[in-house]
Amino acid sequence: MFLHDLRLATAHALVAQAGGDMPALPSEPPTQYLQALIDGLCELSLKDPLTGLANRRYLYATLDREIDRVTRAGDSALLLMLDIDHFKQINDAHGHLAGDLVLQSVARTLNACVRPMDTIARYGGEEFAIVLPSCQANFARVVGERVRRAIESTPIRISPIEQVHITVSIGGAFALQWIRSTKQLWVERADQQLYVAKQAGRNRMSIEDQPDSTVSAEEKNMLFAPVFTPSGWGELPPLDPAGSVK
Ligand SMILES: Nc1nc2c(ncn2[C@@H]2O[C@H](COP(=O)(O)OP(=O)(O)OP(=O)(O)O)[C@@H](O)[C@H]2O)c(=O)[nH]1
Repeated sequence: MFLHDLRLATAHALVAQAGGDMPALPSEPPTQYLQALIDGLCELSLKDPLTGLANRRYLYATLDREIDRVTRAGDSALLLMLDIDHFKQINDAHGHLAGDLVLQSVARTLNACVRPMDTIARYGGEEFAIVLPSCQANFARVVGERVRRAIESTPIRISPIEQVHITVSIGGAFALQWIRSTKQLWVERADQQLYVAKQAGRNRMSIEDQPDSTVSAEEKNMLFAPVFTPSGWGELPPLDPAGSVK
């Protein structure tokens, strides 16, 4: 099989058009070229094209990874959901292109507000999500407020002679520690808080109190400690098919 037998033209054009670093199609050897093409396509499939932020697919992968970590290590992880207030009015008053400029400006502002380890995604439409690993409860309000203020105080130029000011409402929820939940439930809890912020008048945040872990300190220790069996400290005995310990 030769490289020119593969139908690569569309993939090549997509990655090149998105500004990907694509070498010219070589005759041989193809490995480096194919790797660049695969990397470019992976990046495209995880990015929101308008804002350059992570897309919903990437967000879901990040939430799964965080749930895994928080379940195993009991660390703290916060999800913030943000929605631009009265965004429809901007589209209606200034046009869809101005709306797009606003979305791009929000993306830039969010990028300046959080740590490199945090993930910012466009969840859809005018809704954004930020995943903050290792975010303690007392830091949640600080970072939420920082984001809210940064958006409020950043004027957005939508034409050479016009600029607009916007605000966002923010909802936040922590991942459940030591308990395996789902990304859908986590997003739903943050979305409920976002709804609370909208109902309370917008341009504000509402963050769920970190749920109390139902696992006691003693039980947490047991998750990592060796197990005591009748023959001493060691592995758990195997289960019999009926499910009882032999
Ligand atoms: N310009 C632009 N507009 C979008 C895009 N995606 C969604 N929208 C618009 O976002 C608007 C969302 O409006 P609503 O859901 O009514 O919410 P809102 O006006 O922000 O009101 P609240 O959220 O209640 O404060 C709609 O007008 C959509 O057309 C996009 O990619 N670009």
